[in-house]
Amino acid sequence: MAVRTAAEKPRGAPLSKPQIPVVVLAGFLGSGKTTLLNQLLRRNGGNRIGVIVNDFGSIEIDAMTVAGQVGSTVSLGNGCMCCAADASELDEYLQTLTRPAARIDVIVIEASGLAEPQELVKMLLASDNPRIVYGGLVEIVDAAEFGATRERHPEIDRHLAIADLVVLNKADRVGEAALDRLRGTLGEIGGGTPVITAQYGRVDAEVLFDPAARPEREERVRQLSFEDLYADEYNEHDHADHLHAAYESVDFTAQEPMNPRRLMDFLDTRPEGLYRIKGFVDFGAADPGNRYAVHAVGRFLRFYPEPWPRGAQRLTQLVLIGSGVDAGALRKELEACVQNEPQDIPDEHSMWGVLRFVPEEA
Ligand SMILES: Nc1nc2c(ncn2[C@@H]2O[C@H](COP(=O)(O)OP(=O)(O)OP(=O)(O)O)[C@@H](O)[C@H]2O)c(=O)[nH]1
Repeated sequence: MAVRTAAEKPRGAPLSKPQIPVVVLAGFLGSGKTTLLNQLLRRNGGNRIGVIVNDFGSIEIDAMTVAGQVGSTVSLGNGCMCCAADASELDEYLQTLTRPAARIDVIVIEASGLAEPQELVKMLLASDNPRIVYGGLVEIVDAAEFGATRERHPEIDRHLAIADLVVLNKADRVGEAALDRLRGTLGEIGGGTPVITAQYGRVDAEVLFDPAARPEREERVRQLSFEDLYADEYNEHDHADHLHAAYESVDFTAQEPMNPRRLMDFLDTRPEGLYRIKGFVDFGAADPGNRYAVHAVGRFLRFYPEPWPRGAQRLTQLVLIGSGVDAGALRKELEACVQNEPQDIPDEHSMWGVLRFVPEEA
């Protein structure tokens, strides 16, 4: 059995703003939301995950070794917290989970099977909690039941159309040909929303959020954890290559500044299947004082300007994560955004496109 070390953890460029992504898990009754959530809690990439359950009782608290309970929140043995909420209490729970003392890295909301996910998303986007950032709407679909569910609940098309990522779960219950057809149908309904195929909700946590950014204390000299054991057992017996085939991660670094207009053209027409973008952008002379942290999930895009740290190398570093994306083509498109001709020198309006995506408080 191989023991993984912190050094082997997947790389990422964590945003410097201490904002906590809030991911919404939605899907019809029995599609596998709780299974996926339990899976994320077990293979959490070192993150402390705060969980908000939209309908009390749906989470298998028994299965997760409850360690202690404080008020309406529950501390779980593996460093997760969980609380039950109805929609009106959402802000209050977000407040609780985003207190610095809770040290939560990611919040996952499991929407009840019948919830209208767009209402939750609207509430999140409208929240004035400065510590959170929208982390995407993940719609889970039962591969075996999709046809029947769609007949009974045509509104599923609406849910799929606004999802940022679709997880086609229960892939073990249908054949390859049926899976292909389903992917096609889901792609059409979602207008190019990335679709990841899964069994028992096994989705690599890195697709949904960054690996934990606190290596010092907890990762450097740590004992083999339950998560490591579980991951190794899973790798040996379940052929984790299924997981890794489900998405592609592309790293991009540029030494020269990016042209703001061309980068915005790229982002405005970002290819189907691209689910997340994170990292830092150097716009050179267009804003010499700041680098721009970028965070995109699905159609949601934000830039956060911040002064260059003293001594930092002026680089653009991006990580793009998607399903069915062409890594080579993405890299080429990004390379074409690099400012390398004298006529590229940005004019005074060139940053307008970028500034549309800077939140007011940034
Ligand atoms: N065969 C198979 N069964 C699965 C898979 N994923 C989940 N299940 C089973 O499907 C059932 C429903 O899964 P849940 O995770 O409870 O689904 P849910 O969406 O949370 O359900 P509600 O809370 O009722 O909305 C459970 O018995 C799971 O074990 C899968 O990929 N394949």
